[in-house]
Amino acid sequence: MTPEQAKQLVAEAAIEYLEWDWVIGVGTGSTANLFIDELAKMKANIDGTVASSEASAERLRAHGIKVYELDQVGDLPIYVDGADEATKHLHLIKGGGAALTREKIVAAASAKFVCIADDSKLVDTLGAFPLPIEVIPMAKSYIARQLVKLGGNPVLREGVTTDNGNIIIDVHDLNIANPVELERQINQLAGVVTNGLFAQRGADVLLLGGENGVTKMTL
Ligand SMILES: O=C(CO)[C@H](O)[C@H](O)COP(=O)(O)O
Repeated sequence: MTPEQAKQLVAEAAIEYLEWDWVIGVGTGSTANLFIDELAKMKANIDGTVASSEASAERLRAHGIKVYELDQVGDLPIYVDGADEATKHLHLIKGGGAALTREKIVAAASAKFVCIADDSKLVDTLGAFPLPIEVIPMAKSYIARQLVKLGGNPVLREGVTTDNGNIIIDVHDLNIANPVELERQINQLAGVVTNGLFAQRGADVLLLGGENGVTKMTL
């Protein structure tokens, strides 16, 4: 089975979590895109969506699916999104698509976060995937120095500006023994908008696609 086929399996499985007339929080990336395509098949049954990126909003609108601003709808019943890495504790690294801040906001505003991924994303310890951090541009060098003090190797993601007008620093070689604490520590640095650790608020359900179909993980 290819990773694409595994992603398709979980995109379809996530549809089972939706209920009639809901406004759905929708993530960003190739797996979220497959979920959007599945959502299009049942768009008459939902009220609309809140998107975690301009790219997802565009894809949703292209399917004729209504996209609300988060402020228009308040809290959401569900958020569906992919991840770059996930653990059995349902801690995640996200932000490979540079949408981490809006993803974290929509996840925070949602009662349930259903994370969908192919099973290659499941790891014992987070950190092989460089940790994305959204940073206010003027803080770039300051933040880079602080990240080196934390044991990381920060690399500017060249040519990328987030939907919020900021830059992304990817941090390699971090020791992420305690994801909740590291998420808190990095978010306290002046100039950090947010980092791609979803640990304090991880996923509530993790659906992994692979050779044996869909595996569901919860805490
Ligand atoms: O966090 C994200 C975007 O910011 C994505 O969810 C993450 O990068 C996974 O992407 P894909 O589904 O393409 O593997």
